[in-house]
This record gives sequence, structure tokens and C-alpha cells, in this order.
Amino acid sequence: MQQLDMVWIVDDDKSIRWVLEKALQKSGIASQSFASAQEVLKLLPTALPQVLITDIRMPNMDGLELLKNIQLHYPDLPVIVMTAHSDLESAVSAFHGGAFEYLPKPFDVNDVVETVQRACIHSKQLQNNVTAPQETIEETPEIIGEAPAMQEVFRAIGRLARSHITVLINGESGTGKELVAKALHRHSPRAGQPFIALNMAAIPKDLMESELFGHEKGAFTGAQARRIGRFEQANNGTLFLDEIGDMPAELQTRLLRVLADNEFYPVGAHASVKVNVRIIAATHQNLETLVAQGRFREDLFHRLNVIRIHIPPLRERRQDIGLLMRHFLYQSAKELNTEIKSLKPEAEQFLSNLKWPGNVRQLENICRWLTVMASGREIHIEDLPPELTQPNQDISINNNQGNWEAAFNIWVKQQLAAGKIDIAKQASITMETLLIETALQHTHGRKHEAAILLGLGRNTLTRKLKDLNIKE
Ligand SMILES: Nc1ncnc2c1ncn2[C@@H]1O[C@H](COP(=O)(O)OP(=O)(O)OP(=O)(O)O)[C@@H](O)[C@H]1O
Repeated sequence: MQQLDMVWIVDDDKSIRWVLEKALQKSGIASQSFASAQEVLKLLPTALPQVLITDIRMPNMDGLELLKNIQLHYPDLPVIVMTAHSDLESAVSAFHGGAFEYLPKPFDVNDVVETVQRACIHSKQLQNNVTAPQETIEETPEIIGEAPAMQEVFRAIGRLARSHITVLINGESGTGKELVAKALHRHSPRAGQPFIALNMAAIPKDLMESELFGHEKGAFTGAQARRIGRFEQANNGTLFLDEIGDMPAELQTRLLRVLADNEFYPVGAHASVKVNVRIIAATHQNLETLVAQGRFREDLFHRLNVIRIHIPPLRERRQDIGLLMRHFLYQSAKELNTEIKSLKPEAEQFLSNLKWPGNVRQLENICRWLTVMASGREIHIEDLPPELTQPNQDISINNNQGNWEAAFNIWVKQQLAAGKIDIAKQASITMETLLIETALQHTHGRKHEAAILLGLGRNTLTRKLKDLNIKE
């Protein structure tokens, strides 16, 4: 067989093939394109490229099937999988299928070139190394996210899919830390075993130890029967320790010992219990800071911080808000057995600009509220709960990326609802005052310049300053 120093591109979309060919050519990498998986399989017995890049969604045979076939017959050939359907399942399926890398579309061509270069090096190093094919997982999407930061999270889950490694998840409350922990478990070799979650912030400190390690009958007042702890419940599975930063110092010491020995004594017990538990910890706090302040054990931190996954707050992945809302509106309608509501574009735009301090959980709750409360099938801005639309609320319009038309729209609606008259006059006074004051600030008080910038005559500006009572 001929071993070609070349990259093969498989995509039914001509323009993607063209973009990739050009990007590789520019970096001095030779490529050959194919419009279908079948064409590749036809040629493979006689020629073998250095690296193969394939799309997932293609008619007749999809990229994952091609990947499976290649893994079976040519396990040393690195395959880079691209997908427009950018969700967790395709990432995990790709990695399970043995993909070298997963690239969500739209991709940055520089990323593609860098990945291809890495794959070429890998391919050369791996010439005679055979790996077994893996099964693909077909499941419904579980974590929604097209934002690049979420794609990073999916990649991490995909890469960790075959391991038992300890993971530390960082992210604000409601960003989906537990969901990611569950996904890590479901895609791990422990998937058939228990997933046990325990939130350190939710249990009183003096009950934490027995909650984690269990207790013997009579170990303390109120311990009327023997009780197994979460560690034992999670045996052979995963223990998710949420808000690990809230764990008291003595318990941190105990946890560290259990992680080192895989063994512990339940409260009041004389015999130890052996366990095999994978730990996934999460926190919204900065553990490095807690370590620096002496509030978190440094050795425990290093034990937990083997792999870190950061989940960004919702305000840093605004492009996902519409997608998430549609998902939650659909879910709530199903739960409540009622019709699915849809968002009018201006309502979606308005919601996409909010700060969402409660992150995805808050968005989910709003969707439930709207499913019950919005009167029509379509959701307009005025259907939104008042806490979102009232100005000066913390959650209200984010000034950095604010949508002032939407805010103005709400203001007009509020004035009309309050039975106010002369609304246009009031609005134009406010608007002109704002325009002039801001322009004067910008020009450091120079009226002539401000008038030019605003497109007003100098005399007009002077008159407006007087009429609107603006201090110069
Ligand atoms: N990307 C997402 N796609 C779909 N649902 C999501 C996503 N992120 C979060 N959710 C949903 O939002 C809610 C909150 O998520 P989760 O409980 O995982 O957050 P958390 O970060 O663990 O919160 P906390 O720190 O407060 O415990 C859950 O109902 C979860 O299903």
C-alpha cells in the first residue's frame, strides 16, 4: 500500500472542502478531497493518507461510520471529525469512535491547520500501534451549547470519556456544573454504577462527616441505626462533591486520607470500609485564593485539581441563550402538558442582553414561568416577568452590550400602561439631553465640536442648552 504524506478531506459540502484545501495548501500541506465516505473507502485499500478530516453529517454513510471503519482497519490513521451539529453527543461519539480531534463548525482555519499538524506528528509516532475500535454512544443531547467555551467543555468530556481521573469543575452557581459531572460519569467506564451528588454548602457542618462516611448505630446522639455514607453508596461509581470550597478543615484532612488510601472508618466504627470511588468536585469559588488564605488544604487542592473544567457564566456565552430558551420552553411544555411557547425576536434579543446572575438555572425557571403565565402562544417583551423588565434591577439590561431599543420599547409600554400623556415630548427631552450631555463630555465641553458631531448648528445647540437647562 502506498503511504501518502497527504491529508484527505471528506465533506459533501464543496465550499468547506475548498476552504480546507486552501488553508492546508497555504501551510504547505498537500490534500485531496472526497465528496463522500464511500469514495474514501474505495481508495483506502490502495492508498493511505497521513491524516483524514471528515464531516459527520453526510448522505449515505456518515462520518462516524467512516471513523468506525477506519478504526477497525487502519487504527493508526488519525481522524479529525468536524460537525455542524455541535453538541455534546457528537463530541463524545467522535472521541468514542477514536477520533484524534473534534472540530465544531464554524471553525477557525488556523485551528484546523494546527490540529492537522499535530495529527501528522502523532501519525508518524504511531506507525505500528494498534488500538481497538470503540463503540459509539447514541443518546439524546443533554448539554446544550454552541458557544466556543462550551465546545471546550464538550471536548474535555469527550477526551475524558474513557478515564477514571479526578476532575475539578469551576463555575458560578447554575452554570451546569452538576450536569457536566453527570455527563462525565455517563460517558465513563463507571456509567453503569452509581452517581452520588453531595452539596457541601447544603448540609450542616456537624452532619457532614456522617453524611460522607456513614455512622454506626449509637455513634452519636440521634444515630439510632447504622447508616452508610455517600462514599459507600458511590462505591465503584462517581461521587460528586459540589461546593467543595465549603468543606470544613477537619473534613478536608479526612477526605485527603480517603483519597490516598481508598479506605475509611465510618463514624463510631471499628472496622474500615474499602471503596473505589471516582471524585468529581465542583466549586464557584477560586480554590487557589482559598489555599492562599489558608482556608483550603493545598495538598487536597492538588489532589482534586488533576483536570480542570471551567464552565463560563451565561453572560459570556450569550449566543447560547436563544438555543437554551427554546430547549427549556419545549421541556416545560412537555412537563406541563401544554402548548410550546415561542419567543418573538425582540423578546429573544432582550433576554439575550440580560446579565443572568443565576445563569442557566434562572433561564430555565423563567421558561417555566413563561409557559404557565404568558397569555398567547408567542412571547412578547411585555409578557416577560416584571423583575426582568423593570429598569434599575440588577438583572436588567447589561450596559456594556445593552439593547437600548428594547429598553426604550419597554419604557414606552410602561408609560402607556400607566396612562401617561405627552409621551413623545418627554422621550425627546430625555433623548436630546442625553445626546448633548454625552457629546459635550466627549469634546471636553467644546460646544463647536459637539455641534458638528451631533449635526446641529451652533446656534441651535446654544438654544437647546438653554431650553433643556443643561449645565455646560
Ligand atoms: N448547557 C445546558 N444545557 C441544558 N441544561 C442546562 C445547561 N446548563 C445547565 N442546565 C440546567 O440548569 C440547571 C442548573 O444546572 P446545574 O444544577 O448543573 O448547575 P450547577 O452549576 O451545578 O449549580 P449549583 O452550583 O447552584 O449547584 C439544571 O436544571 C440543568 O439541567
